[in-house]
Amino acid sequence: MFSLLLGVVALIINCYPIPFFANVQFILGNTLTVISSILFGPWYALLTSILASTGLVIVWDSFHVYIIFGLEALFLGFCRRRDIYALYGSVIFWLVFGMPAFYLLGNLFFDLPNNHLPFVTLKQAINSMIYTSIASLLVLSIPKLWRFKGRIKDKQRRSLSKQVTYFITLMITLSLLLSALLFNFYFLERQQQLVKVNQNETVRHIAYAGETYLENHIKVIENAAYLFTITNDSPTSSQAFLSNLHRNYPSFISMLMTNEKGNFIALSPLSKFQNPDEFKLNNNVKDRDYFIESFYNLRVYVSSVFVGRGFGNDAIVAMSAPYFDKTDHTKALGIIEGSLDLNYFDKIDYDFEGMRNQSIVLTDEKNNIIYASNQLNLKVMTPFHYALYKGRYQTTLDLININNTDSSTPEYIYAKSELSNGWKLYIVEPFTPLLKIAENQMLNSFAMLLVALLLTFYISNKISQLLSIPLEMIANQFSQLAQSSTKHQLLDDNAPREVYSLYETLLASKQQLIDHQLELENIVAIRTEELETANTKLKELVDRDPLTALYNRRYAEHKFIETREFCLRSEQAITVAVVDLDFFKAINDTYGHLAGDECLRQVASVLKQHFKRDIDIISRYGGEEFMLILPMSNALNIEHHLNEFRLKLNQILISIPNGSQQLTLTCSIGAIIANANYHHDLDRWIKIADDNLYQAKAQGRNRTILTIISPETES
Ligand SMILES: Nc1nc2c(ncn2[C@@H]2O[C@H](COP(=O)(O)OP(=O)(O)OP(=O)(O)O)[C@@H](O)[C@H]2O)c(=O)[nH]1
Repeated sequence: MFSLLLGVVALIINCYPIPFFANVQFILGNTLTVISSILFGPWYALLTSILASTGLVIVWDSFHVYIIFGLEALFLGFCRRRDIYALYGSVIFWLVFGMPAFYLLGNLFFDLPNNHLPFVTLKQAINSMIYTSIASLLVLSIPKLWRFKGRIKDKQRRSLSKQVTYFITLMITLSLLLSALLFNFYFLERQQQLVKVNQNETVRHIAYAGETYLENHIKVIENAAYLFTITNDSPTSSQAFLSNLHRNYPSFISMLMTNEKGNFIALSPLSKFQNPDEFKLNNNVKDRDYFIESFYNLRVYVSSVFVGRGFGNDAIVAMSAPYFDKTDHTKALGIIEGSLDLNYFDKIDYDFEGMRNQSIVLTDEKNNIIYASNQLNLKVMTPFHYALYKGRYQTTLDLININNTDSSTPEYIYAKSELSNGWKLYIVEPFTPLLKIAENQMLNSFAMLLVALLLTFYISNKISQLLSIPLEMIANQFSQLAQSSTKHQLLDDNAPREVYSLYETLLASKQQLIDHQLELENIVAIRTEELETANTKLKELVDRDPLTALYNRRYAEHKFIETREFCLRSEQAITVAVVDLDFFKAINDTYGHLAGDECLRQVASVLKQHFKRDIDIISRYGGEEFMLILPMSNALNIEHHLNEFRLKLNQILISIPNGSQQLTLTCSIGAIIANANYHHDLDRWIKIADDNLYQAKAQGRNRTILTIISPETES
């Protein structure tokens, strides 16, 4: 939808191309086609381009624009999809496809001189650079455009270096192109002004020279008639007078004098006549305009231009004046006539023709050509046909076509002046050389521009690297959090101050970060250690009985599995014994619970002293009951060992807390010794030990009853 809108605006803009010089125009509507290709890719760009080209078709009336600009839009759109910047895409397009295609189409369809076509083609490429640069700059500088919904996203994030290079290249391209165009425009304006001034001066000078030439010669005839009037002695002196006069004024092709009847009395040059006397007798001019006008109307007469008879095919004018009786200046006696050679203009023409490439056309009051420079190939005394040029070429000069009045290409620049006698003088010079100057001028400046652009690209790339390389190095270095090596090796002196200060700041932050990290690691290590200690303590607390600090029943049961596994491997025997204090209730009742507790602690202490192997598991089984798990026991002496404990306990005197009495304790022990493979379930072992304990109690207490389970018994 947006590309459609862009297309409509482009159509309107393209209806008004910017005139530059001659048939060179610049179009800006295609800027929107490029924007469409950058934002939405090839197909939308094609849509915009079709609309934009329609604007051009309206103005230029040539349908080829659909092909050229359509292809351009597609190409730029596909470049966009491959992350190629529009300006680079445009340069590639015009070099590879655009210019050859434009030239080909131009050759086939354009109404242009062939030698002008390369220039128009190049102009089109330059035009494209301009609108592509404008479009790219617009997209870059109007955030609303590059945030446009649905626009094509870059496939890869572009590097800073590429972005900066492109931005600078764009700006320089645009400013160079515009300044080159402006420079050329003003240069051409000046050039046209010079041509105009020069032509106007020339036409004025030649018109003045022509008028003077005519007036001088009229004066010559007038003066000669007067002189002859006052000096006329005899009819025979007239020939000498005329020959003398003609010698002094050779611009007259021929001169003659007549009497009152129109008969010749003198002729010049006599060399032209084989028999002058006979000619004089046989010829008469009384019917000629110049005789009638001068003799009868008594005035100086200048004829229209005509081609002289008998004196070649040159255009001439006849100038005549009457001469009078010496004593009566109202009585005409005859006329003096001179036929003025108009080839005089040829001499003037010759003087400046080589220098200025200018030609002259002189017409009489009836628009017949009196004189035309040779290179124009125009016939003297034929009507001067020409058409004022009203075609499309943009120029401040006045243009005419002489050879092909219907051509859309102008032929000549001209200036015109009218002489006082109604003659018209035209100065014409071909238009093509001026066009050539314009072309050369533009070609030269664009060649320079191309060099400047390449340099710009190179320099902007270097400039952007000045920023991007150190930044990239910094990024690389800081990507690893390890302690940095030496900062001075990383950035050289060319790195910009801002980047260097950023680097130093980052370096300081990184150091702080590392210090902080070390500090944290230390704290964590300490905390972990404390936690581990606390954990161990907690575990101890969980596994132990708080009163006696012996293992508790849960721990003993759990440890039994592990112990049994171990003994299984070496086929060792395990003793499980339950130790129960005798008449403990009575102690509690008699001496109090604190005394009972003290007794329990003392029992635990004796147990630990007596069963002192690391592998022995001594636990408080409940109340005043203790359970012993004694791995790797020997069936031969375990009963003795248990009894030893029983006797040792009995020998201990336990002091009552806060009391002066001391008491002794006895205990009963029920036990079982069996090979580890006897049973995996501890309860089975305890059951037998408990049964034995029960019997020991029943048999009077303070004794040990042991069951030895041998492999035979088991089976
Ligand atoms: N002070 C103290 N007494 C306890 C503790 N645990 C259990 N007892 C007491 O131990 C006594 C055990 O009594 P009985 O089971 O009757 O056994 P006995 O009095 O020792 O008699 P026999 O075992 O038959 O010799 C009970 O009165 C319990 O209250 C303890 O942690 N501290």
